[in-house]
Amino acid sequence: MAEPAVKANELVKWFGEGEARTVAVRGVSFEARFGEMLYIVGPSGSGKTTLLSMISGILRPNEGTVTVEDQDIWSLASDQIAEFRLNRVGFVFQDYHLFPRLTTLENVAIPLILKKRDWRESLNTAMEYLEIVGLKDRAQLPPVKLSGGEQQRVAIARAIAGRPDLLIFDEPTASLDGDTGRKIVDFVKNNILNDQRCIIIVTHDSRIYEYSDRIMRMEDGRITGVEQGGAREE
Ligand SMILES: Nc1ncnc2c1ncn2[C@@H]1O[C@H](COP(=O)(O)OP(=O)(O)OP(=O)(O)O)[C@@H](O)[C@H]1O
Repeated sequence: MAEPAVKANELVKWFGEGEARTVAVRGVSFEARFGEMLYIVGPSGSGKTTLLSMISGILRPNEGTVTVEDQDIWSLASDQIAEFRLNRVGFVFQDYHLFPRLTTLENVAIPLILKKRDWRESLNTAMEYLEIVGLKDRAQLPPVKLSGGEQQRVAIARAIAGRPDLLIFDEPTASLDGDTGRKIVDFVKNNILNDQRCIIIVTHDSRIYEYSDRIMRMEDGRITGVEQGGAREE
């Protein structure tokens, strides 16, 4: 049995106060292991994005702890949390989070440049990842010139270019056609996932369920079940 990469313990998150309070996550505990693709599924508003944000160092929980490889991340100082996000986590969000004033290539190179790698080497590596997601010919364009699906592929290239050990994807294939979505997840599964990495994917896209190792279901801020995914044995 692989070691856990992420341990969430009794996480609670609410937004607003008094009558306006919404409790998004109501005491969630789970483990995600190295070497697995864990999917989190559930209806809209069930707390999936809020949970991802807490385990990836973006959103501080009101209660509970998140341990990533024996490090209680929310006990760290804020600059250490920022460092954790930069060095250990790759993100792909529903709305891409690309920088509009940078080229597509520079967007993919950002995590490498922030890690103080050489500028030219970063751009070369970024180009390799753009090629992998089929967008080498868009390298010099700003993201606004790309379709939604293409922007999502840029976000995926950026997340994997830094080769982080924890990859967090929030609806990564929502605006991709079936073939492109499967191709990208297939690539991530076969080339990025390894025994030192853990990939957590929130998705409604049943076309990519076959790549999951486990599927965790959420409803109304709680986990309602965990089942084996559709991943085929090697
Ligand atoms: N910043 C916020 N301020 C107020 N309420 C919020 C905020 N973020 C989330 N919520 C509320 O928390 C609940 C859970 O939202 P969350 O986005 O985590 O769900 P989700 O399962 O990811 O939904 P979706 O599948 O639509 O992305 C919802 O009721 C949502 O309205």
